[in-house]
Amino acid sequence: MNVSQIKLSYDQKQNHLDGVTTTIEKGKITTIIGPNGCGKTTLLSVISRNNMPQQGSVTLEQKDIMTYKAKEFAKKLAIVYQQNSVPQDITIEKLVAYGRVPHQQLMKRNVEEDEAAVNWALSATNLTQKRTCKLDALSGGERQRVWIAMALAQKSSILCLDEPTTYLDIFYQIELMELVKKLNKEHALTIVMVLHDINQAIKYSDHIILMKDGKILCEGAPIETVTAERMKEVYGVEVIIQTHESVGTYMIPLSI
Ligand SMILES: Nc1ncnc2c1ncn2[C@@H]1O[C@H](COP(=O)(O)OP(=O)(O)OP(=O)(O)O)[C@@H](O)[C@H]1O
Repeated sequence: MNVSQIKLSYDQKQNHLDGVTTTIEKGKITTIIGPNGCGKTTLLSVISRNNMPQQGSVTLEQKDIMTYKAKEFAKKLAIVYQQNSVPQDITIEKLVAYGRVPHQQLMKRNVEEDEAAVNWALSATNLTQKRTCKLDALSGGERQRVWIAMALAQKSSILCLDEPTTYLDIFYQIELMELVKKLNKEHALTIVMVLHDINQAIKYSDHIILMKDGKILCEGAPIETVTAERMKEVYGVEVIIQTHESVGTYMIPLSI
């Protein structure tokens, strides 16, 4: 996916995305990081066609994403938002089955294919045992997996996640990041996500995009992108970055 010279302004005064150009590599985990309000979610919304930029383009498989029909695009890319609202009394399997809508035509439905996709999505997210439960009977971590399962049932090759670990305790955060890694490694999904936790970004990403004020400040492999100087410049925080042979590279925030 090629993102080229994107400019987007919500108010016609300030560019909330200001000339953003990058390439999202197929089969890799790309994470967008940066301070509050720098444009991370806006960039994700442009990539996922939920916001139309005033300038620039995004191409996928050599085609401008705006030229895809809605259902066609949904088969290529699925997005999980930070907050989702649905009636609580719907069963998990019914909810996940909504992910199949892009594959269904008015008079023609492949029931077996739909069932297989839902079963796969439930199993990949470890929700098979919970399929007949209602959403309100699930924990926060399980609910987040339901949204991912719904996106997986879409059977798209790109999965976008907006701050997937927000509101989760540390156990469910790790569980979710491990799920993301598994989906990437075992099912060859291209992942594009927004994270606030820099250590999670370092640990789980192939590629990090560091944003500031609507621009990409730098991007690359985690250890090349997350440096003490840049964390000071972007977040205004003094940090130490260390590498331990069994833990890998990690960051310790010290002071502001
Ligand atoms: N729908 C909107 N209408 C007007 N302004 C918006 C809208 N959405 C976002 N903005 C503004 O655009 C800027 C970028 O917002 P965005 O949500 O992309 O940032 P972010 O980096 O994801 O922030 P956060 O880390 O706080 O989620 C912010 O200044 C925000 O107030």
